[in-house]
Amino acid sequence: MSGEARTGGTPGHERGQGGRGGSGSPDRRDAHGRERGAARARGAGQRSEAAPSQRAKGADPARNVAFDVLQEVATSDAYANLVLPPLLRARGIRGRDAAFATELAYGTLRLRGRYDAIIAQCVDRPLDQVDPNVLDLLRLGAHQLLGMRVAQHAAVSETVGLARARAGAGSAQFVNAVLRKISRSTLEEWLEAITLDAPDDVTRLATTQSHPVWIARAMREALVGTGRSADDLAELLEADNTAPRVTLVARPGLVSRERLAGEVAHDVRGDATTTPGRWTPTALVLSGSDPAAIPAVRYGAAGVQDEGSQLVTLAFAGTPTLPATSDAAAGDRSGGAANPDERWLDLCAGPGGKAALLASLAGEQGARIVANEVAPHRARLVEQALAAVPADAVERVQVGDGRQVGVEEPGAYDRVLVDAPCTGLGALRRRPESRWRRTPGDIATLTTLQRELLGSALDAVRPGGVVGYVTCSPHLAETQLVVKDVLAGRDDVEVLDAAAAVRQVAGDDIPLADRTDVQLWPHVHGTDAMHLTLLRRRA
Ligand SMILES: C[S@@+](CC[C@H](N)C(=O)[O-])C[C@H]1O[C@@H](n2cnc3c(N)ncnc32)[C@H](O)[C@@H]1O
Repeated sequence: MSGEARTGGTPGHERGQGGRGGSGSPDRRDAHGRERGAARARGAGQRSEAAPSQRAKGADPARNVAFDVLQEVATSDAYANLVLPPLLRARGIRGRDAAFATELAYGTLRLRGRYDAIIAQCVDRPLDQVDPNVLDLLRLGAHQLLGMRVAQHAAVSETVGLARARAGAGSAQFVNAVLRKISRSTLEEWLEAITLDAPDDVTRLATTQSHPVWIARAMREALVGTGRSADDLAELLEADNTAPRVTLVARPGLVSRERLAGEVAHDVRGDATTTPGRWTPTALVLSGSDPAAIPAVRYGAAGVQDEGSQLVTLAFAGTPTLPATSDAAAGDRSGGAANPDERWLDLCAGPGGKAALLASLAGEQGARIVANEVAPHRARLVEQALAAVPADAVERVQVGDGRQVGVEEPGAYDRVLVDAPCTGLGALRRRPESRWRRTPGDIATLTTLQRELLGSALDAVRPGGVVGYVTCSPHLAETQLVVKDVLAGRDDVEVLDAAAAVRQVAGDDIPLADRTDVQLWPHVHGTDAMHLTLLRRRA
């Protein structure tokens, strides 16, 4: 049962059809929000008496695929960014239609909290009593109306058509009534309406910027705890709702950034462009092209990698080890003691982005890496990621629990990277659904594992060797508190200046707090919110 649309109680004033200012989806779309000329060829919008699955084929393909993604995410715990691309390929949806479907699916997932608060004001029952499929259809309609430049009548009628095809005539009527109600107010009016009763600023921002309140609170604490202002919160949450740019990594020694840019210019069809990354010599920002079309990406000399990930990896790899002698500990670093830097460990390597960058750097320096990963299928992805790296730069890819490495191979490595399993709260931009899946309960489980992995890494590195602790979460429990807890139990570790190491790579202009650890932010650096702590085993 899909529920009834509530009547009356519209926030703000009513507006006419053209009042939202959108001439609809951009110029090249017709009144139905479809690409001009293409709709008839695809038979979009036609209805038949066939079975629902057959009828669905007649609905707008882009909206259909977005609905399928939402269903997969809801019912199979799938990741939208893994589900959508193969669906688009399988259905031959390309170009602007693919971009439309992507924005519709990802935007709806990201802004679900905002839209649910709006929808809740338009129906006469709690949302958990609305049929989940119908709720997804309403969210898709709300995003077209309030988050995309789709003309009102197209947003409503196409979504109602989708509802008829996928959920039946009764649901379509309900969807029609609710979407018409939503369309009578602007986004600004709705944002005001849904926050009238907000008890505090964080709850208000969490609602308008579509984050669970506990995450908004954790972000605020992380901002303050890493030397930024609580006033950043609005900007940060807004940045989480903005799709990240596609950034490539040119793996050193395998392909130069210039060569990679040349490949995009010469080998990729269409209007692809590149610009150098802001902080690293390896990053290249790509627009207008599918990375898989680039030869260097296909053979593994380059990859897709957030620039924050590149930056922390380069800073870690560039931090010198010390000779393992007591002379060195006393400051005499020229005592002739051996200072090998040739055996590197990536303790949590899957799917292999950082391992591939590390291995390419290792290859240039005559070092080699061991890539460890607990999940066999992710270890296979690491092997694929390392495909283009010279064989002598990779000792092995192994499947194993990183917590055992310190016991099994004490002091065996010159440097160890712990890119710890974490909540991923720093990468909400690229994982549209993840904010709704995470719970505060995840923190306790993950921080126990993080402490054990970091302890193991410190045991596995030799005296004088370097350990990098990285998370793609800014949550203080996963970053500063893990490091503090682990260091409280040992006296053989010194904390290094990670900020200085990052500046060595990114230059002095990179805005960093006056701290030894580093926290990157989407709204400041344009990267995922990566954390880096650098440690050294006392020599
Ligand atoms: C944040 S991801 C690493 C990302 C990777 N460094 C990259 O850049 O592609 C964390 C990884 O740790 C793995 N992991 C989880 N528990 C582990 C354990 N006990 N030992 C080793 N790896 C573990 C997860 O399977 C996951 O692949």
